[in-house]
Amino acid sequence: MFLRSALSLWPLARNGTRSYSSTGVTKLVAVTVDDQTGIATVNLQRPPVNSLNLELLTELSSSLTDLEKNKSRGIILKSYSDAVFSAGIDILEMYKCEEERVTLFWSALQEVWIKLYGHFAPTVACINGHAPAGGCLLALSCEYRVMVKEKTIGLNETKLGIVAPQWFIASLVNIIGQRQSEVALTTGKMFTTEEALRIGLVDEMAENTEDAFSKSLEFFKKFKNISPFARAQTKAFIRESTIQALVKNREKDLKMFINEIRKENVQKGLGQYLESLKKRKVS
Ligand SMILES: CCCC/C=C/CC(=O)SCCNC(=O)CCNC(=O)[C@H](O)C(C)(C)COP(=O)(O)OP(=O)(O)OC[C@H]1O[C@@H](n2cnc3c(N)ncnc32)[C@H](O)[C@@H]1OP(=O)(O)O
Repeated sequence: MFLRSALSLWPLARNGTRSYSSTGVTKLVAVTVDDQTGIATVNLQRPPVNSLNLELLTELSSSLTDLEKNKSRGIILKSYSDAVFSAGIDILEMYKCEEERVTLFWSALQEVWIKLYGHFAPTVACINGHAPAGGCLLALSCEYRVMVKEKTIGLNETKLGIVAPQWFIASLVNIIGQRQSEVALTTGKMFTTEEALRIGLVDEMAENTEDAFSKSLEFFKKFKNISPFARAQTKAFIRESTIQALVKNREKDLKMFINEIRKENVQKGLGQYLESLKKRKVS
């Protein structure tokens, strides 16, 4: 009953689902909530590659707040595109950037991670495309990962000459362990879906987006006979120390990020990386 009345706050979209956008207009993040199950699909839709800029992160952050307020039964995070889940941070947010903007940008990324990593309801990343760096971070923040075959995922920061922050690292270590993380991070390894499945970086492999989505839905059935409160509180206890490590150090983390990206060699590297992306194509 409570869920029904909470969900009645969502504007009706089409039969059985409710659509929501924080601004009233569907933009970079589209949320639909299934009326029967209460499960929300959060679709990232910033063409061409869902790179994470300030605007996308701000929308995602406010969508997560709304889902928390509306007591969603669960979240499936996916991409509008079958090619790329998210290309990670938009390099243009780090390359030749203004201090004011970069401060807002990094704070928004911190906020999204804190909200998604700590979301009370079950969360699934339906990884229906490549997920490098910040894209991988979003997937790592969820509780369960279903990934379409023949895609790639990983924290490749060292390949760009940058150092992944502690909370990126902790998100990976908590899933694949210290040894595997050290090797992956120091080499900037991008795993194929098959490799990621083998080391537990993803939980299931899917044939295509539709298959990944239906496997994502299956995950929620695991909690059919579990008290939502007991589930949520257990998740909070398990994740608390990882979240608090950032919450208590947000300012310091922001300063470290700004110092890191301002370095001359980092700016040069980012410029070259942008150029190389323009020349290269991955299918
Ligand atoms: C203390 C510092 C910590 C900072 C932490 C940083 C974490 C990060 O997230 S850094 C970003 C790392 N991201 C990457 O390395 C991914 C780079 N992109 C790719 O590998 C590929 O684009 C892809 C595999 C995701 C998709 O390949 P596909 O062939 O489908 O598309 P492309 O032709 O490569 O790209 C289309 C278009 O988009 C531009 N682009 C791609 N990624 C980014 C990006 N991260 N930021 C900005 N722009 C990006 C690419 O240049 C193409 O642009 P044009 O169409 O203009 O050529």
